[in-house]
Amino acid sequence: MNQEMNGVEPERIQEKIDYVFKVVVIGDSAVGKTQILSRFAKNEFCFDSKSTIGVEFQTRTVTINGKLIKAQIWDTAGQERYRAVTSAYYRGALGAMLVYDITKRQTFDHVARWVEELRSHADSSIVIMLIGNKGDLVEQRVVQTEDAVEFADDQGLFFSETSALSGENVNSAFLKLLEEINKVVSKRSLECNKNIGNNVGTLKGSKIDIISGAELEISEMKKVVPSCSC
Ligand SMILES: Nc1nc2c(ncn2[C@@H]2O[C@H](COP(=O)(O)OP(=O)(O)OP(=O)(O)O)[C@@H](O)[C@H]2O)c(=O)[nH]1
Repeated sequence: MNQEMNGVEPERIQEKIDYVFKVVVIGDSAVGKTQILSRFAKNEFCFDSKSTIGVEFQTRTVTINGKLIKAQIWDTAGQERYRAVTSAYYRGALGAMLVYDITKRQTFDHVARWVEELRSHADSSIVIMLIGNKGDLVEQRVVQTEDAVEFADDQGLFFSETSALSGENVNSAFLKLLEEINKVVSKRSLECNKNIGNNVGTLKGSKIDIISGAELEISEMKKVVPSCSC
């Protein structure tokens, strides 16, 4: 159950949601993308999880800086042949969790390629969190934290090490990502408000819901400013 709903009744939540943020989870196959998402969305871990086929998403609603935010988190297979992608998957994404496995060097070596894919398909302001998962497998670690920190600094990514199995840092990593997205969106909203106020008198002062681009959510929003590219 969503712990951060702060006592809002479930049936009232939808109409109270301020923003829907689309987040994508990417990274090589078997690094733990699906399990990280399940841990965050449902606080669950499944020991016999199968490789993802196609695209799935889960949601969780949290409060960030007084705003009720629905995180809509998309998961797809890391394996090339199962990937249903790429432009559609990234369209409207405001954040990305880029996951590697601290016990598999190759999954870290491929991170640069995933960053490139993000840079070429996603919005340029997308917030990226690099995640070293399976932190519980201490004895099998082959990717050192310092190497990942250096890479993240170089590329302007946020970074965290998690364990979907124990749950360590999973919440905090997602919340940090959502907080950073909220900063970007709030800034953009202010700029748009200013421009809209200047250009369209009737919209001046009205509340703006910046939508993630996920078509599923559009009917649920009261007011939509389709793509705020100002
Ligand atoms: N020890 C440990 N195992 C994990 C952790 N996270 C995931 N796993 C295991 O790693 C395997 C792959 O996990 P998934 O979540 O299915 O990986 P994925 O990245 O979604 O894989 P694809 O769908 O193929 O892209 C499963 O056997 C999980 O049980 C973790 O934090 N610790």
